[in-house]
Order: sequence, then structure tokens, then C-alpha cells
Amino acid sequence: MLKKVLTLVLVRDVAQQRVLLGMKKRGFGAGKWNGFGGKLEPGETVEEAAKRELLEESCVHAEELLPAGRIEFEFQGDPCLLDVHVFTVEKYKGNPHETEEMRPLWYEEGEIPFDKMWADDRFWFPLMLEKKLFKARFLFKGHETILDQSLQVVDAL
Ligand SMILES: CNc1ncnc2c1ncn2[C@@H]1O[C@H](COP(=O)(O)OP(=O)(O)OP(=O)(O)O)[C@@H](O)[C@H]1O
Repeated sequence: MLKKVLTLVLVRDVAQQRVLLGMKKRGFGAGKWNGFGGKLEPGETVEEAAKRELLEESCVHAEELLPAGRIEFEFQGDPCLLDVHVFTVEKYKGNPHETEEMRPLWYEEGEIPFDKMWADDRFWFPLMLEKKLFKARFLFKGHETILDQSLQVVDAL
């Protein structure tokens, strides 16, 4: 199977127990709230790509990336597997601003809009918020239905 490496970054305001999400305005996952991220550019490390995408999509500059999890997504009938590296950021510079790709908004940790997000998010977000490292795999049919899944807390990624 072809593998496409992607990044996904959740910025956390620990003091106020909020998470920054972005409404994706175009492309893959348009119309859904999600973290910030995307594909690697040639020569980039996963961490470099994660920081660049966060900056490009929200104007937030990450000072430190904390590994949070790793998720593999398969879409039924699609030979390409998505290998998503999930990070959280607690130290950052700049204020979130709307960009061509994303409209950012802070959400209280208890009010994450899971019904307007990817269907997998409701399963692993709680682990991410509790700072438990996780590995997961989801098989999707189309963009809304999960046919199969696995999720484990792990000691290391
Ligand atoms: C299927 N369930 C899913 N659940 C949660 N998050 C998911 C996801 N599937 C993809 N994602 C994330 O969505 C972003 C897409 O990024 P995507 O727009 O493709 O990348 P990039 O900005 O490089 O593309 P363009 O520059 O527009 O081509 C990227 O963070 C990726 O991790």
C-alpha cells in the first residue's frame, strides 16, 4: 500500500482548558473542524512540516511540539494509506488568525464539536487531552462511516 505521511497539530491553552480548532475552508475535510496540518514538502522532517502547516494555516508559531499519537487511515477502495503524526503544542507565539485554508476558533475542552469533525476524532481526542500517547487505525467507507478501528494507549510512539 502507498503511504502518505501527514501531520496534525492541536494547540492547547492549558490554563484556560481550551483547544484551538480550525474550520477547513477548502480541500480534504472541507467543512469540518480539525487540528492544523497537512502533507510533508520534499526534504522536510515531520516536525518541520507540522510547524510550517500550523503557521501557514493559523498564523501560530509553535515553540515546542509534543508527540501525542499516530493514526493510520485507510479509505475503502483507496490504495493510499494516510499515516498521520499527531502533536500537541502548549508553548507558542502569535495569535490565531483566519487564513485562506482555515478559520480558527478556541473550544473549551468539554465542548469539542465532534459532530462537525472527522468521525475518528471523538475516539482519540480524550486520550490526547489526557496526554496519553496513542496509536490508532481507522478504516473509513467514504468520509463519514468508520467500518473498523483499533486504538491503543502506548508507552512510546
Ligand atoms: C480521516 N480522518 C481524519 N481525521 C482527522 N484528521 C484527518 C483525517 N484525515 C486527514 N486528516 C488531517 O487533515 C489534514 C489534511 O491536510 P491536507 O489539506 O490534505 O494537506 P495540505 O494542507 O498539505 O494539502 P493542500 O496544501 O491543500 O494540498 C491533515 O492535517 C490530516 O492529518
